[in-house]
Amino acid sequence: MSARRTVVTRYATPATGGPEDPKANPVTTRETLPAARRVVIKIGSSSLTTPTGLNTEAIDALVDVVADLRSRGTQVVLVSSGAIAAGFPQLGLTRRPKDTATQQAAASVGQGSLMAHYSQSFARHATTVGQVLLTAEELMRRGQYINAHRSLARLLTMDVMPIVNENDAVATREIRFGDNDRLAALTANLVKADLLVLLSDVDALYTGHPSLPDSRRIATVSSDEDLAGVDVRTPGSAGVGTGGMVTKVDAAGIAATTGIPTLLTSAPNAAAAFAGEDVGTWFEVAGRRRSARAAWLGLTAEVRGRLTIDDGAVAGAIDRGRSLLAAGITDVSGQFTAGDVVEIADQDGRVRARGLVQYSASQVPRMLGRSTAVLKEELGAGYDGVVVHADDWVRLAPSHAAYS
Ligand SMILES: Nc1ncnc2c1ncn2[C@@H]1O[C@H](COP(=O)(O)OP(=O)(O)O)[C@@H](O)[C@H]1O
Ligand SMILES: N[C@@H](CCC(=O)OP(=O)(O)O)C(=O)O
Repeated sequence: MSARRTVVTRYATPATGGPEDPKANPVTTRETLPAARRVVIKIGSSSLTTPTGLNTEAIDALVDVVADLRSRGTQVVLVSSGAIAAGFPQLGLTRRPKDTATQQAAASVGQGSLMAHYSQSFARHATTVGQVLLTAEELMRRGQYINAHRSLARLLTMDVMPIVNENDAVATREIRFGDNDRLAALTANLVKADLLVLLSDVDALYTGHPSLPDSRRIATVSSDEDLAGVDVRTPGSAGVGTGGMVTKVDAAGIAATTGIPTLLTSAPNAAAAFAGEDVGTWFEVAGRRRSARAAWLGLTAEVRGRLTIDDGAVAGAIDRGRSLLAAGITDVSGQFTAGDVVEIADQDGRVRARGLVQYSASQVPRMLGRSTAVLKEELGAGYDGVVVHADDWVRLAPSHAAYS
């Protein structure tokens, strides 16, 4: 496993939800976890497979826990890894192959076996399963994001059990999520879940690798300080998982910024976790629940360009939540059309916000530094609008160092 980390951006826009808000998340502590109305559960390859293929006993045990939750009225979306590892034995492989094409082949073989077993296992509970394979691209473009949302929402209203994975058979290195922990966090936001549960082969986050004698379980993570000095970089499960602990901590960070708490524990602990027992690691939310659109803009959207703004625009627009006018823009780069997402940077190059731009990359350069009145006079009525409307941008705070 590489020591790569996902950059987690925090953003600050008017949030929805709060203690007095009916849309507020009922899950605020480990004890309130049984109140979750909608949960995204992610399970890793190491918990679902053995060197000889699928671990059908483990899958059945997970399915029983999910079925129990569903029978109590909790909606569940399962994000299941395991396609690539499940394909190994059938292709004569013992470790995750390095090249993309062989991984794609393994996933193509393994995803079918995985779903076949889920289908059979959920049938014991008279439950129909639906497969949803996503690529990063799908969640980056607004239209496709809404499509994915619509599909999952429909499955849930039809009482089908959605099982999500990355579309590994076609995803290339450039357009991959790369790890299902992040996919699970983004899915939790996509379906507005109350809770994200990450099930791994380890029962909690530890202060160091769990095999080390002085490593201690971390019961709760309330802020970045709780992660200072925590070593998450030592690789995990022999060649099957991809993320390790780094991506789990990052995923919990993403969920936290969208107002969704995360519980990290092992698959055998799942039932105890859903009963609100003191197992695993509980990651508290970093703020109030955000609108899904704001979270999409801040975390998922594909950025097509950059607008650099002067200090007056930082103070007048970004700091005060106002629309961005051409007069405050000093530079523009990238290839974008009206409606694309651009980042908004200050004179020091710090990205301060992300928003939907109202003009294309060929139009904005002609507008730079000009007042609305001058734009209207020189370029015509179509050029007197705001460049990024106040409703269409989210503020970003500096990336947080979630771990050492
Ligand atoms: N600080 C830590 N606390 C717990 N586990 C850690 C830590 N650092 C590294 N790990 C490793 O991360 C592994 C979990 O990651 P991974 O094998 O990718 O799981 P999954 O397949 O569930 O995604 C653990 O089994 C453990 O070996
Ligand atoms: N999508 C891939 C799994 C990627 C992944 O993140 O694996 P893991 O670290 O085991 O959760 C698969 O199904 O094999």
